[in-house]
Amino acid sequence: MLLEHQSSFKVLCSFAMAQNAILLATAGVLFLVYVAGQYRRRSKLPPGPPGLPLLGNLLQAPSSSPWVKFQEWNQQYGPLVSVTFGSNIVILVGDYDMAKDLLDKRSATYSARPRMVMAGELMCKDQYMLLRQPTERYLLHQRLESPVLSSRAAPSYEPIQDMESMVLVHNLLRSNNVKKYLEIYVASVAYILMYGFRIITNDEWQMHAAHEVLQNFVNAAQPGAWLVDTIPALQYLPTFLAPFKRHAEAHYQKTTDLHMRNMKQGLDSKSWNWSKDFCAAKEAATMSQEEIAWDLGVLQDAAIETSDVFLQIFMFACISQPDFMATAQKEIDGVVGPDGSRMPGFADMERMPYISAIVEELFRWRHVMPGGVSHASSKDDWYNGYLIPKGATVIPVWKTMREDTGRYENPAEFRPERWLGVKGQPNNWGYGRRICAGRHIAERTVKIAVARILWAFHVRPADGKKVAMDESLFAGGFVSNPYNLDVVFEPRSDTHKMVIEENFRTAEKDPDNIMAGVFDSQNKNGFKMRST
Ligand code: HEM
Repeated sequence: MLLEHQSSFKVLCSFAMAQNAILLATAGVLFLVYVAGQYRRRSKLPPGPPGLPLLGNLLQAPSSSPWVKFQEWNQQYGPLVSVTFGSNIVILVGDYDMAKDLLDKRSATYSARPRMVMAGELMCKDQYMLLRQPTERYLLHQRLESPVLSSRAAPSYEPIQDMESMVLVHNLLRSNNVKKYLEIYVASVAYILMYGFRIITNDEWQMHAAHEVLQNFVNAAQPGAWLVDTIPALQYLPTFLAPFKRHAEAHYQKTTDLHMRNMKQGLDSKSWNWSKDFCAAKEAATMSQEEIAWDLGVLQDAAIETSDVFLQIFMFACISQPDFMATAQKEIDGVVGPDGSRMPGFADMERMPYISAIVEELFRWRHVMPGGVSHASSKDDWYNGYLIPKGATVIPVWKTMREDTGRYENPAEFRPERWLGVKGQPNNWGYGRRICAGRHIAERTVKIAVARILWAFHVRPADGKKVAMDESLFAGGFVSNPYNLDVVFEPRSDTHKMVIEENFRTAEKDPDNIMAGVFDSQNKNGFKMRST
């Protein structure tokens, strides 16, 4: 009996073992098929540097100024390069036409953004427009924002940029603290539009709070800053095991508080502004107040940081390769008169092609985001025989494109003449459905400031020595500004000085009155606003 049991037990065991062996063998075969499949897919990717197992090229790309390495890879492997960072496949596009083919012409495939679990999903609860995935909700927010950002609306805001750029040159007459006054300039334009009030000292509580939350956000967005970006499932741990969730929540609350208080001030102000317009829009009907406030707050971030850095780069060009300034001043004097008795304004812009060429060359010489802005593919795609897999991050490497010696003679030289009578670059503002929503406004903000600074001053390096362009002088983050700007502003004549003082004294600086004028001009031009 015992023997009988033992033998049937043995049969059962050997049956179970055989079953396990079959299961194991099947799993092994499936794994091999998977690995082979992955290998075959990988072999169809664009070329790129060899990497380590599992880590890929992670250890080869620095998190600071990664565009330097990206450019090296483009130069070594060609305009289309693939690298892997952990499990993430990244395609580096270093050619204008290829970037246009993919990100503009196939925009439907490349409008997604790479996932940012900590910065985008947890800290901003998916409300950061730049990071939103292209869902119906994203399109609704785009429809909410686009009327006030459109090419039709942008000219109506010129009185704000006119007043604030005049205040900027007045400030620079008194102080060489150019970083402070550029920030005040661009911030004030944005705050008037969105909330109806000015930024005057940079010591306003809103500016302090905005700096704090932006810094926190930027830190979190650094690759590798938080483990949850590599292992998204960690977000489902209870908070006591995942303290990063507390940090994320605190950021969200602080940012929401700032945006809500700003929006309230906008709603309470006398004249029309974007807070009022957004809240009255039909698109806002299904949105919470917080959601609308976040849209405004993100627009304000997007507007200030970028335009500020753009103008800082302009200042850097002035002290690095100053020869262009004389040509610009000759053009300006030819339009407004050589005696300095009139400041250039928006009405003069069409007759100042060299000023436009300076703006274009700034975008080429040193883009605000030299490493480009990442898109992501939402399905497998084929381009020039290469596979760009679903979920890959696609980065237009602007540094590579803009320093292409096949296209630009001496790309290191700041030479606005390149753009006289020539069509500008195709992608200063990004691509396809994700193109910069504020470009019509931003272009005016930077152009009038460039024209007026050059009309008003000889801009010189403080120690009299030209500063050579060098990567180490620029910040290595997403938006890359020069660290130091030791600049001296020397008025071009006593008349220039007097005109700046006089314009400052007599200018209308009350934001309510200026916005009432904006409202009237929009009405006159048949532009339908959504609130009064
Ligand atoms: C010189 C100043 C500026 C520069 C260089 C700039 C550049 C850019 C770039 C390169 C992008 C990404 C495009 C892409 O992903 O392909 C972008 C996105 C964006 N910009 Fe700007 N920008 C500037 C000013 C502004 C201003 C003034 C506003 C608003 C008033 C604004 C609002 C936005 C928004 C909302 C997005 C996100 C679009 C989306 O993902 O759907 N920007 N900008």
